[in-house]
Amino acid sequence: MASSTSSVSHSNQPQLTKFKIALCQITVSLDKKRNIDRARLMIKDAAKMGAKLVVLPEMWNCPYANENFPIYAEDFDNRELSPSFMMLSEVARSEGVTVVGGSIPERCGDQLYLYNTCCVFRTDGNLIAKHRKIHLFDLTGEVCFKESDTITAGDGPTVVDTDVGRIGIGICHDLRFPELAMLYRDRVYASTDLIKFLNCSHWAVDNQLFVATCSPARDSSGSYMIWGHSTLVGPFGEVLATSGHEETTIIAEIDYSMCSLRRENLPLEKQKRGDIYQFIDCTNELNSQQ
Ligand SMILES: O=C(O)CCC(=O)C(=O)O
Repeated sequence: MASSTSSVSHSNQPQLTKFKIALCQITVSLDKKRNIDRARLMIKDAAKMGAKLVVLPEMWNCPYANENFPIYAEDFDNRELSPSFMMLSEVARSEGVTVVGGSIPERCGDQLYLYNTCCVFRTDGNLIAKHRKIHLFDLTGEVCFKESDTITAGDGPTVVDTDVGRIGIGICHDLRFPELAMLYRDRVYASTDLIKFLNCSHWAVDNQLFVATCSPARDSSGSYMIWGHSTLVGPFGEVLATSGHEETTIIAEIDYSMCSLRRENLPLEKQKRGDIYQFIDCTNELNSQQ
């Protein structure tokens, strides 16, 4: 798939409206092969437990650090040299599950650019969407980190139609921005994550949708503390499932009829006042009244 951004693909399968989702909170080590083997096993186990949609975390094949990204990066156009990509495609097909493949560093052909990229695979193993992290994590203060030192930002949101419905994709810092959640309103919002924060509940309740966030297991030895606590939130802001910080797989149920019910009971789309959400400068009017 050439494009880095919005992608909608149509499957021939009837879409499921009630299904199990798995959030694989994997421990990421320095050993890339071990990470790939571990992710494969966790996806297979999740499928055995009945999951139809499996989500992996941000940078699951590579400890999250600028110096690692170029070393662990893969070129998806050169599949023999892309073991993480190939594993995800194979396991999606062998297990018949939709895989939101977390993210891995992507090297783009001969170019020097690296992206933080999430690949989505259909149940036949085909790649159906590729989301490149839009909002890079540049942070100063007590903790300093500059993702933009090595990673280039993607240039658009990603929405993909799968056997388990329409999914909007975000990668970690993407989740801070409400504009994305609003765009993904008619969908499940799946975010691969390093840090779980309250936004997922806000976006779920504000937009009446399911928000799933998947983090790696905590690693306090790394330069940047990973938080864990992968979570699924329902359209009423209810936490449907969450984890601690250790390696684990969360299995929970998504039922789209809950979105319809919430939207029927509380029709925010109809109630919102798009006509008035702007400041009007009344200075002249007030001055003339004095
Ligand atoms: O936005 C945050 O608080 C965390 C973001 C982050 O860790 C990331 O984007 O990798």
